[in-house]
Amino acid sequence: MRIPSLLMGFPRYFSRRTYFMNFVSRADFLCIGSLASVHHCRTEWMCSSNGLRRELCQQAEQQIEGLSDREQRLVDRLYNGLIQGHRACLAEAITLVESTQSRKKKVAQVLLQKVLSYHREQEKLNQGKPLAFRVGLSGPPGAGKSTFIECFGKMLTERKHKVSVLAVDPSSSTSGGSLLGDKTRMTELSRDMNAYIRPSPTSGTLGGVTRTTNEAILLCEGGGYDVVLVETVGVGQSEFAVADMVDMFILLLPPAGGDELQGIKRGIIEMADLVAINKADGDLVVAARRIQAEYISAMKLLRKRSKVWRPKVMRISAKTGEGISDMWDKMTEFRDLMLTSGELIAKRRKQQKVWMWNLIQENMLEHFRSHLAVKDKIPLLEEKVLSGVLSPGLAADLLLKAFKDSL
Ligand SMILES: Nc1nc2c(ncn2[C@@H]2O[C@H](COP(=O)(O)OP(=O)(O)OP(=O)(O)O)[C@@H](O)[C@H]2O)c(=O)[nH]1
Repeated sequence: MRIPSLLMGFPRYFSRRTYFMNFVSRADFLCIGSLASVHHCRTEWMCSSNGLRRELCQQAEQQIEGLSDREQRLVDRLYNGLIQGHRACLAEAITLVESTQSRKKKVAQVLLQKVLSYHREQEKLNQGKPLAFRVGLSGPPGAGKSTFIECFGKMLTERKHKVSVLAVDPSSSTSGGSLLGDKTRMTELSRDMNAYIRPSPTSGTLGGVTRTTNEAILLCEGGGYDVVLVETVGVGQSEFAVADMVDMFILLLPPAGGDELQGIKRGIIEMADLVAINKADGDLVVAARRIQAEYISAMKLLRKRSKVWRPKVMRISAKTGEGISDMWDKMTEFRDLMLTSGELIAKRRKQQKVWMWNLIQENMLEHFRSHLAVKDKIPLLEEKVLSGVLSPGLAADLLLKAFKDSL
């Protein structure tokens, strides 16, 4: 990669610049908030790959140079604390990426870049293998997710793993949040020094929450957590969002069928790499066996998603701990097979692309809504659509035209 001569002339910034350029040249994906913004999408980027890289370097540079000394000190403190495994720094870093304040968002992106770069170095030392196993966990309310995480997490920390648990719950902005609930539900794990539990952000859209969860995953990995569990607390689309950000997606079901599982969307079963029928203890063992058999037959009919893995259906009891160790064995088998076949890396790459487009979509929409050319027209046109005076298509065309004409 060619180093822009402009950047070579400033020794004061050289180490930071070199670091950034190294990072940019090796990055498969750059996660810079402002890069996703339309303002920065210049057409000449597409003309040549060298030009594009140079431009990206400069953009990345601008990000770091734009920070005040105080902000830079904050980034350094959080970064150093994070990679040394300080939980307080990890918590503060996640709060920073969750911030909606534009200044803090910028600081968060610089921190994230540093963590990403560290990450890549560590992965290189690890022969290109991912540092952490990202696991998604979903299931209807009452399936026993928190009881499972408590039991599973404790088993892993006893085996010297470091576990972090992140929750995705866009509904928590309206329902008051899962914060208290999670804290009281996983009492022992939350006291474990090798575990870190982060409740869902208490506000935000699904897009916003998944963005910060994706970033929180990277921060947890930078903090040395080798198993990152992402739990969906909300129902609906959040399960799909989680399946899109993890290596392995697990569906936890109670030993019940039909009506009781109506909250579970059909499509989500197709996303599962492993279905765990929980509560297979006491009087519920028979029901658990029956449900397991039903799912085994149903899942045989599903489209094959991997060349090396067929989804498994297991019986476990989060209460007694039975089957949890076997389940971990299956999970590591999955990870190893996916890794050696190259499917895991391909999946992660695909997820990065999805993530990039989600960010663009989100930023573009925000930009559109707040743009002077359309901002005032939106309520008026919405009202006309609601009252049936205008068709949604025509209203959308009018707004898009006003937006395009202003560019
Ligand atoms: N018998 C039995 N009960 C269990 C098991 N796991 C969880 N439970 C019970 O099921 C109930 C729900 O468990 P939670 O862990 O709170 O379930 P959850 O999926 O986190 O539920 P939400 O908080 O509603 O999302 C509790 O009363 C648990 O004690 C199990 O393995 N066996």
